[in-house]
Amino acid sequence: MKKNIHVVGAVITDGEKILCAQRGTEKALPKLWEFPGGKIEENESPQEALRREIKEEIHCEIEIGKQVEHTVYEYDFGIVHLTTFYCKLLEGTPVLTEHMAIEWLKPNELEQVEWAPADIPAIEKIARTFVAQR
Ligand SMILES: Nc1nc2c([nH]c(=O)n2[C@H]2C[C@H](O)[C@@H](COP(=O)(O)OP(=O)(O)OP(=O)(O)O)O2)c(=O)[nH]1
Repeated sequence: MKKNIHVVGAVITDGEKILCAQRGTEKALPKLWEFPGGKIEENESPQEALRREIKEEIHCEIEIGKQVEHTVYEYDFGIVHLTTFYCKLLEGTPVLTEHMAIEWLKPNELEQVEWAPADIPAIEKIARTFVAQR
């Protein structure tokens, strides 16, 4: 049976822009785009996991807001349960550690990069939400 992998992702916004990250070539899902974040460890809440991962990965402190989306996607290596949250930066400037690129994209640019499949529902929702706010 495939393993269940519980993952959190931060949709960090600054005005109209959204922080997006490209996975490295050595990893599963090479070069695909995702939201910074990672696996929830035992005894951690999703928010605690997200705060820890963001500190480790991009060296920033965040404020975590509303949930964007929850998606379950079956990859060949396991079943990813991805929960994304809108976040704001409280402290720090994002730096590259694990990713091959990080970029602030506008809502209409989100669909121009190739996302990890589990992220597609969140991307569609974010794009719709930003258009509706205009
Ligand atoms: N952080 C993050 N992971 C995502 C997203 N979408 C998605 O399918 N994933 C997958 C990729 C990974 O299999 C898993 C996240 O775990 P991770 O970031 O700790 O795993 P990883 O593959 O980079 O590293 P490893 O520790 O397994 O070697 O969830 C997303 O938007 N953000």
